[in-house]
Amino acid sequence: MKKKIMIQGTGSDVGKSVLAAALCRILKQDGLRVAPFKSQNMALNSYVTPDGREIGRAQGVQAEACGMAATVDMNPILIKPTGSMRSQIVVRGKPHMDMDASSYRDFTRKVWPILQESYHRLEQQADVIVIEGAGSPVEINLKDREIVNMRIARWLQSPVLLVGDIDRGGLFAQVVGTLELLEPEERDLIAGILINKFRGDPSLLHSGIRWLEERTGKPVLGLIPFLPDLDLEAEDSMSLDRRPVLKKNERDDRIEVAVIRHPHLSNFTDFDALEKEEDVALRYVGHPEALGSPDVVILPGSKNTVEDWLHWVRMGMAGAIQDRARQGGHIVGICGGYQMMGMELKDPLQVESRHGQVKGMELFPLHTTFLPEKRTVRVRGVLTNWGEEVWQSLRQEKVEGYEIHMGITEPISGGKSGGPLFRVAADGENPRGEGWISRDGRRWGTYLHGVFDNDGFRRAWLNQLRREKGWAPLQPSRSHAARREAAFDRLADHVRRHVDIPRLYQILDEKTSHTG
Ligand SMILES: NC(=O)CC[C@H](N)C(=O)O
Repeated sequence: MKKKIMIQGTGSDVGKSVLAAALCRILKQDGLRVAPFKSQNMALNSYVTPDGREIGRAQGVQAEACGMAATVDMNPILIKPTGSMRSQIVVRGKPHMDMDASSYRDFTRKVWPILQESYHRLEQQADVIVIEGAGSPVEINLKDREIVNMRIARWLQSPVLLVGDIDRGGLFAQVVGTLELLEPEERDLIAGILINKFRGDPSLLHSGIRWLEERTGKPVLGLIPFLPDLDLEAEDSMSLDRRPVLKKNERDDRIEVAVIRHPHLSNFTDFDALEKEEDVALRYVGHPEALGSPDVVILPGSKNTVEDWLHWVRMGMAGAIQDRARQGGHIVGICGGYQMMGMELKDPLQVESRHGQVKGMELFPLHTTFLPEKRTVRVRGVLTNWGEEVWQSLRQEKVEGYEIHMGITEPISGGKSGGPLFRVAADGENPRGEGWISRDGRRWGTYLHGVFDNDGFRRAWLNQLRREKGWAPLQPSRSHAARREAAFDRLADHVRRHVDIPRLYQILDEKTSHTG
């Protein structure tokens, strides 16, 4: 058996994914081949692997930390909540079926061999596997059907690091309570405790740490200070709430961007690169009163386009955005948001919602039909001739992105005003028109997630907005990819400074030799 270490938490959002990414990068820096694994992820932020499979965003990011191409084995089961207690279950990167929570219980029995197979395949490619758990391992009511925490640790006899979040308070109770509720064999697998997101003076915590070690018999292997401004996406939308609203060193010439916060918002990581630009002031907006008069309104992706759109119609947000469009504001739609911008949303088979047909925002002469087949693919492309005509200064810009959707968007026959924005293709496909752009270039939409991660495209588009406002263009900032690499290294340095890494290596060695 290969070496492995598992990270479990006392609850959600204690920092498991980020710490797993940190360990991935540390082990890679030390010359090991590392791979991440999380048997089951529940998230609406997903990632498309180079071979066109959908996995949780966090494992995609961890694979990057490992310097490895992401594969579906890193996260074989992905649960995407679609609303009203139902979820789309993605198995090995493709949608398997929609399910409610009670049928999922039986399903977990069936998928166990799939998880095992994926893990074994990963082992062939790596020296160490960094495994992540989910939520808390002691949700007593769910324990008999869980397949992501102690069930995995027991199967692999993997050492586990238990992470607690001291920032929200109650750390001692979280850790002691979690250990208390574990079965003795499970407790034996806990090799140490990590205290995460610490913001205070460490000297004040010494007595607490000693107490915790005595009380639990487990070593505290790290007290990790809160790391501000980490340029890496966390896993779930909970962390959107904690985003800092203002940037340091604010400039006056900033383009105001409002991202509409759909109830089923998916892939909000699409806007990270944009948010980091020094001339962008980006905020997430959940109420029409908070919309204001931004330069750009972005409608992001949604797991449930129709329900989210109807929500905005009811709330008055749809009208507020249409007003912005009439006043000449820029309106941009990504994936589900792009679908909303068309004339109609049709769901004859009720793939996403109970509504057969709904009117859209009517900004584009397009209609979208939701079909059972999901497209998950990475594509590359350029602007169409029409796109270049509208956006002359973006000529020759190349774009790359990934598509994750069930909907198919087509022009309405006889419709005019605007035309396809990009010509894209996946490997081995013929290029096709994709997305839409209006004649004045102020309204555009695309299926491409990650479109703003394209450094040249992002800067050229922003510069065009700057020109409109009479501001001088800016030079491209550091590339998104370089920024991410630097962020992984910064994270790894931080964790090395505050976690007993030599002890961690001992744990990896001991536990491996014991279990053979
Ligand atoms: N990623 C998305 O925004 C998906 C949009 C829509 N729910 C679809 O599947 O077509």
